Amino acid sequence: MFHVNSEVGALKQVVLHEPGLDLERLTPGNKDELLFDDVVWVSRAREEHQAFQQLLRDRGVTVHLLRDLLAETVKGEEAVVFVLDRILDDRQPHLGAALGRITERVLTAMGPDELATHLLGGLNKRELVEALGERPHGGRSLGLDLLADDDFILPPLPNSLFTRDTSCWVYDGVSVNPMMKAGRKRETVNYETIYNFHPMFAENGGAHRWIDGEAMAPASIEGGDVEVIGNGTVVVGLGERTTPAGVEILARCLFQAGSARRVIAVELPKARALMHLDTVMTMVDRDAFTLFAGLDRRALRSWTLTPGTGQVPDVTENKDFFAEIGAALGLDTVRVLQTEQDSYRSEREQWNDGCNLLAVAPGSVIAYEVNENSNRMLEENGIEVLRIRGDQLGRGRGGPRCMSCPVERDAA
Ligand SMILES: NC(=O)NCCC[C@H](N)C(=O)O
Repeated sequence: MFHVNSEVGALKQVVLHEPGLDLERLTPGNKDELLFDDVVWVSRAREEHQAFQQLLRDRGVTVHLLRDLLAETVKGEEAVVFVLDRILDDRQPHLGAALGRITERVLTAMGPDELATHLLGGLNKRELVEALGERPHGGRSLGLDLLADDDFILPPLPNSLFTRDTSCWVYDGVSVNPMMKAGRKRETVNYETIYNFHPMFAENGGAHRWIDGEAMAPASIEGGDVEVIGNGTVVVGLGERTTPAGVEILARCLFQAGSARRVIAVELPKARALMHLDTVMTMVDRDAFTLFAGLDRRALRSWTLTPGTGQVPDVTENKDFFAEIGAALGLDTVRVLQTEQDSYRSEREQWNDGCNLLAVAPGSVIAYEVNENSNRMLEENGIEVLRIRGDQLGRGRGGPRCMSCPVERDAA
């Protein structure tokens, strides 16, 4: 049932995360570590997100919310044991075995909704102590004694907003991604739990698991770097977040199953503003891609991986990245849409996710309204642009593509 056969074919089902407790705990003091550029006006962010959800529903897309999926998943005891086992690792420096066991007792006693909220939004000492109440909790813990009331036992996961990155569907399987940055690693466990135990996925026996979460670390791969362009081809960005090992593992699994024939890896500058491939390039039509004007399309280094013999894919360096994409798609030419604008404007619009577009159908994309120039350029090239507000949502440096994990999409 679940499959993603392209970047631009009709979008049928998607996983999104509506801002919640996770974003309410973002402060000037923790925002850098948590990969945000500013704190967020959460109620407005929620409104912006609800408008995004509604636009998708109006276009016939079924929207699944991450918190609901997680709450439904942790109704099952096995799922609770699985997730707590992984997040309450006694070796975590601030935790230790004693606090780990106390936290386990508190979280196990919660109902599924409350547990899902804290798995996403984190848990601080005050909440733990309140939940313990008068109940005996099996002695003192060094970890607990050393924490201040507002210190986190489980830090919040505000980047859960960017559902694209932590798991991504590639043809007939899903990659549950080991993440590069410490502030996002626990997100992976939430997805492993959902994909292992939620009835909607667990009963979907046919889907492959290309990459199986943290077990693959320290190799890392993030969904913002993975674009399923169709015709048995996947394009992967190699930049700040995705490593050569991550690309090779994904390619090997796809080739072994016969689900893809070719993976094109493209080198990206290692910079925060360009952290994923989809911050500089997204597919907007069967033959068209946007590309950040600050990148020279001819200078992009890329390699094509094809099935080799044994475990190791064959790797060939390409002369021209977009020519290789065109050949893979069976097209004579590929349209590379770059905004003609001065460098100030192009950098400002890229920073605000002007290249980060979510296609709902070929030639029809969702974009942040703030990127006036980029959006106008797309329309001049025949692309329908469905504008959403993202003043608050964009503060974590992610746009409509980053905020969506398609689980069902047709071929283009
Ligand atoms: N695909 C994307 O580019 N996702 C945006 C991720 C932003 C998030 N604050 C991060 O740094 O990981």
